[in-house]
Amino acid sequence: MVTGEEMRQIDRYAIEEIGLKEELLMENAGQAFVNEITSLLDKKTAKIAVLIGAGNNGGDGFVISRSLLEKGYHVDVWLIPPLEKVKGAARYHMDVYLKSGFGLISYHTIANEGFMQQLTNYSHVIDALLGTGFKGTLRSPYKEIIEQVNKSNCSVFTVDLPSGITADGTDVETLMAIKASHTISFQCPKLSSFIYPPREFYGNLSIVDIGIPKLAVIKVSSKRHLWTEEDVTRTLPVRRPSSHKGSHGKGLIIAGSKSMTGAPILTTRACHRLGAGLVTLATPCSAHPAIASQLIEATFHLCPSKNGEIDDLNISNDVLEKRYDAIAIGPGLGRNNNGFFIEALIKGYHKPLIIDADGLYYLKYFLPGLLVRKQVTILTPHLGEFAYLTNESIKMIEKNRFQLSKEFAEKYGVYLVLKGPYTIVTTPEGHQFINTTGNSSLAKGGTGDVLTGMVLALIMQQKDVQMAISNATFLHGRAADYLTENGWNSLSVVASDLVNVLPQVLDQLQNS
Ligand SMILES: NC(=O)C1=CN([C@@H]2O[C@H](COP(=O)(O)OP(=O)(O)OC[C@H]3O[C@@H](n4cnc5c(N)ncnc54)[C@H](OP(=O)(O)O)[C@@H]3O)[C@@H](O)[C@H]2O)[C@@H](O)CC1
Ligand SMILES: Nc1ncnc2c1ncn2[C@@H]1O[C@H](COP(=O)(O)OP(=O)(O)O)[C@@H](O)[C@H]1O
Ligand SMILES: [K+]
Repeated sequence: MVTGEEMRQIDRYAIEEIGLKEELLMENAGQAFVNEITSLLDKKTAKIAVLIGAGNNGGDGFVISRSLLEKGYHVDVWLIPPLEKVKGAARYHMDVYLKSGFGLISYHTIANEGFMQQLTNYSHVIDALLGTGFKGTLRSPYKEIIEQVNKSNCSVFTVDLPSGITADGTDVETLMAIKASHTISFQCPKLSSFIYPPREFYGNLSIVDIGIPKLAVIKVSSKRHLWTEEDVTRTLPVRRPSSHKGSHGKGLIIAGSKSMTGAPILTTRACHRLGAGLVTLATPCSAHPAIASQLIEATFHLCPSKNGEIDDLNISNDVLEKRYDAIAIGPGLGRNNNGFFIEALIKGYHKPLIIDADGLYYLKYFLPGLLVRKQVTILTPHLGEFAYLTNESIKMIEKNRFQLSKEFAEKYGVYLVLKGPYTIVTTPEGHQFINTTGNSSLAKGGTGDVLTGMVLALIMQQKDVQMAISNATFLHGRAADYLTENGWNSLSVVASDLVNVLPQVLDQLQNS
């Protein structure tokens, strides 16, 4: 997953160091694009306008136009800049296109009025206006053209990325871009396809291979990766026939309060459902009766209660360490007490620690403790919690999710799970793994509590912490996808549904 600059470096390496010709990569890009879209076009009825800009994105547009015309599609090619502005590999492909006997309409000579009139004749637009070279805000005439296309009824296929969107997803506030129904991106997904609101302009996204050697991508290692289904099936823990409950982890969940009894239930159930051997819930004694009636499999550690919340854990770090392999703290904890026990855990519990929800609220006061902590720490904030932890605005975080979460994880030496659509898991070394499962049915109270239980379950069952977290995040989103694909309306999915369908989701994965 790359920024615009990283993509340029990859292209440059492939061209200058490996010796692939730019014209060849452009030919591959155009042909790969055509292969991807022809099944979506009816040759008899589709009337296609290819809009071509001055750069290499426009060059791809010439290859696409030539290929579609050779195959017998109805295509009009609109060259937006004056002919002489087209240079380099794009020029080469423009010449090949023209010498193949095909013509073009010069927007430059017809101007916007003519373009507007003709746009109504087309069923499809192929947007080869601007690609990774776009910067700043849209200039004339691209701005007017894009406005017209967005107002039209045409389906838009975009080349590499929607014109008007930067590859890095910056300039979110001034966003004005072509609204695509499909985007076909070349070789590597661009960062902005995983950031909202730019993602909304992409429509359906496909990534196609254009023949850039893997070495070029490795050389420009971006430290950002998608965590795919293949990764999950390759790395999910397998239960040995000889195993016993102790082999699958003894976990402690510190959660719940008198006014939030659901959160600890969801976390504990999710932890059990994902294979944890033994799960104990530490909860205030005032909330215990309501919670215990809903949890048959768990054991309990009752804590003194103040204001309906845990006042003290009433157990030493030594004992915690002997009894439990990992701890998750936070769901439904409340914010009325002082949270000092979180500081004690950060400093004195020398095993993996997950901090979520209200635990993160308290953590803000104890952040320096993370700088000295040597053991695995996992934080699972949503955007609002991360904004609170970093003193940034939510807008700022949204715009710079990748950069800010990387800085934070590296600074404090933690695994940071920045939740939301396309949850990012960042390791203390700054490697980022992006989750693509899940949908807006998850935007509902309690779903984060489920994730925390799932993360706890998997970090106790597999050694590699990033894999465990990414797998939990993938399965959590997949549970939501399973529900909406199997008859649940996305409005009515609730957090406990996710826990209930985990067996089917796991089954589907293990038998795929
Ligand atoms: N390199 C390779 O090997 C391969 C690259 N490939 C393809 O190349 C694409 C990248 O091509 P690229 O770098 O030429 O840039 P591109 O996006 O076409 O735009 C440049 C033009 O946009 C203009 N422009 C900029 N900002 C603007 C604004 N705000 N408003 C208006 N105009 C603006 C800018 O004008 P200027 O600022 O220079 O005056 C210039 O004319 C990439 O996305 C992929 O599709 C594939 O073929 C595979 C092989
Ligand atoms: N629109 C969305 N698309 C995909 N996943 C989402 C979306 N909205 C929320 N989620 C996921 O749902 C979960 C919500 O967590 P959180 O906000 O902590 O909920 P809560 O604290 O109420 O349990 C996270 O895992 C997040 O990634
Ligand atoms: K484009």
